Amino acid sequence: MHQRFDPHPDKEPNMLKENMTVFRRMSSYFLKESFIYLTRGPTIPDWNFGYHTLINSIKRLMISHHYLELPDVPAAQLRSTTGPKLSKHAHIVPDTFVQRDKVIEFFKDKCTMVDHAYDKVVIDAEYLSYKKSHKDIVFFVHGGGYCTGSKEMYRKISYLVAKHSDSTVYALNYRLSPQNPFPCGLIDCISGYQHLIETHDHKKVILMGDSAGGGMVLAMCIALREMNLPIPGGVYGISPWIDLTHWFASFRINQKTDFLIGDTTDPRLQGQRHYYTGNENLKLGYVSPVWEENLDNLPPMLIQVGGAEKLHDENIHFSQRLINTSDPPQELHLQVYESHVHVRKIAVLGSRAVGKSSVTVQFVENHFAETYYPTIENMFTKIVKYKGEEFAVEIMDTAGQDEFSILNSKHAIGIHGYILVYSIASQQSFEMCSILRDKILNFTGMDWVPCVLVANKVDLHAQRQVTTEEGKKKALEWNCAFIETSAKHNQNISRVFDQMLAEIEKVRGEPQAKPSGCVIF
Ligand SMILES: Nc1nc2c(ncn2[C@@H]2O[C@H](COP(=O)(O)OP(=O)(O)OP(=O)(O)O)[C@@H](O)[C@H]2O)c(=O)[nH]1
Repeated sequence: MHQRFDPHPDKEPNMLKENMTVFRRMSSYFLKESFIYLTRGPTIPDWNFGYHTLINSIKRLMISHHYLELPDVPAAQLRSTTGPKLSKHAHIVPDTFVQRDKVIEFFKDKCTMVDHAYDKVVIDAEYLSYKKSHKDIVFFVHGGGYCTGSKEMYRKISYLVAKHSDSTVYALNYRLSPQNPFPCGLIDCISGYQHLIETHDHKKVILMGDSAGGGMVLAMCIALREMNLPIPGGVYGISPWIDLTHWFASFRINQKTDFLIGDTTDPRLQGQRHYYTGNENLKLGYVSPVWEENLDNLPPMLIQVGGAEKLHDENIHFSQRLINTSDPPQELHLQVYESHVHVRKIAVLGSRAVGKSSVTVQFVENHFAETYYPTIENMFTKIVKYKGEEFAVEIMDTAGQDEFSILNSKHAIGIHGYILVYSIASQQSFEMCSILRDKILNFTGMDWVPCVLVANKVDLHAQRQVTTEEGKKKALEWNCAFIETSAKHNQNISRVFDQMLAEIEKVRGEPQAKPSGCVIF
């Protein structure tokens, strides 16, 4: 006998009572946020009253749930067992399936398996269509940070997807964490897909998901490819959560504008990703697709993300990597709904003691220190206005490199631009810049990256070993900007960062050579 998967293992929640609690809370948050809007204005200038109060009220609600103790989490999962009322034209056909052994076997060698991953459970699934059923199927995977949500809760969305895409939506209740951590949910989704393609042409199936559901469908594609199973006809990710390490800058910088929680500096807010899995799995492609090394042979994709979202950068980076793989998707559409603050992440690299920290500190904090303290690694943030647009610039000041140091992946992944610094008083530090640039190109697989070559310590005239012409010539060869600076005398320091933004914006302005069919908006 197989065990049936019950989304409410302990007790069926009283939905009316739960909904009333949420309604009461939301009303009080709404009033508070209306007051804030009227007295202090919106969080960012282009948000209107409705958007400001909605986003911030949701954020308050999510924070209140996040501070719950672990045993209270299931009760707060907001699972609706009945689902919203649908139009009389909507048809729901229930279905069930049992997990497949092959999927469990596959994950056994790939990650740390929790006991529940071996459970053979019966999963509830359903087909939802508008008026009549179709051959085209959208396999919809709901979001909710892998620990909340259900197909019932998302029925209204499934219904709209079915209606507007003229297809049938297939949805299932995959197991949720913390009771059933990774890879339980992924095993359920892949088994659900296998179950689906027993009766449907896999090329007619589109995987679709929002947030964690978006991350799940991309993780599914990677696993399906590894398992040599038929790949779906396409993938549609709405703000997919594809980096559970929270590495990318927008995760911190867009804290103010996004209701998603999980601030890396606050251990109490780390919960969601750790409900799903432990640190040892966070960088697996099946958990964080953005860290997957092999992105070849994935299906055509549409990815949508907002400019003020925490998940913005990981999706930009993922898309950039996708188009640079040896076998990119036939089509890739990245749609960014720009908002206000733009994030640019910059790495400052160069030999030891050339003045990387001094240039950065002079720019961010407006002072200069004569004493030399070798840097391990430092992060600085500053809001910079460039051509009328505001940019949150995140600057990574790195430890001095030599030709034997290995380029850290952190200095190449998710970086928008590089400042390569040498000292005019050191020929060796000038040569080091070429070595570093080669390493960056190698690591990123690009033949050009936004770069500014900085000749620092120009106040040390008497000790000059590298001429201005040599620096200019190198920059011309690399098609990048070149500036001579003195961090000591604050000479040309802000120009370095202006030039860096200009180089980064070049990428936005000029279309790069891309495989046919790839479009970046
Ligand atoms: N004369 C002069 N000295 C500078 C200038 N910039 C930095 N220095 C000095 O050079 C030394 C090294 O500066 P840092 O900024 O720590 O150099 P760094 O490249 O960050 O060093 P690491 O982190 O060890 O790689 C310090 O003693 C600074 O005071 C400059 O423009 N002119």
